[in-house]
Amino acid sequence: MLFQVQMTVKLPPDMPPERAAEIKSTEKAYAQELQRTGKWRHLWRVAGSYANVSIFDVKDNAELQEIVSNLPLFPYMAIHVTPLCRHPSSVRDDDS
Ligand SMILES: O=C(O)CC1=CCC(=O)O1
Repeated sequence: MLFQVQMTVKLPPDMPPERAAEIKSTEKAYAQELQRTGKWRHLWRVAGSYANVSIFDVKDNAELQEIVSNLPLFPYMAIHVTPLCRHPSSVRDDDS
């Protein structure tokens, strides 16, 4: 199942910079590992904001929930999930 997920990051202003750097580094490793497995298909920065738009390819809602809730930045993000399905006019073979 494909999902578009928009994540908007809002770190507390009083978070020590070293702690913020540590969380971001752990987040990066986790996100890159999931991209290598193919579960996190796309990761795009939303220009002009501390937010991303991502495409996940997972088994079901429960798997998406597990992945997203384990993101190190999860406590500091507003997350919006949109379920996707194949468009009948798409010419791509990998849109299912
Ligand atoms: O910077 C972000 O948009 C939050 C994030 C998600 C995966 C990652 O590496 O950073």
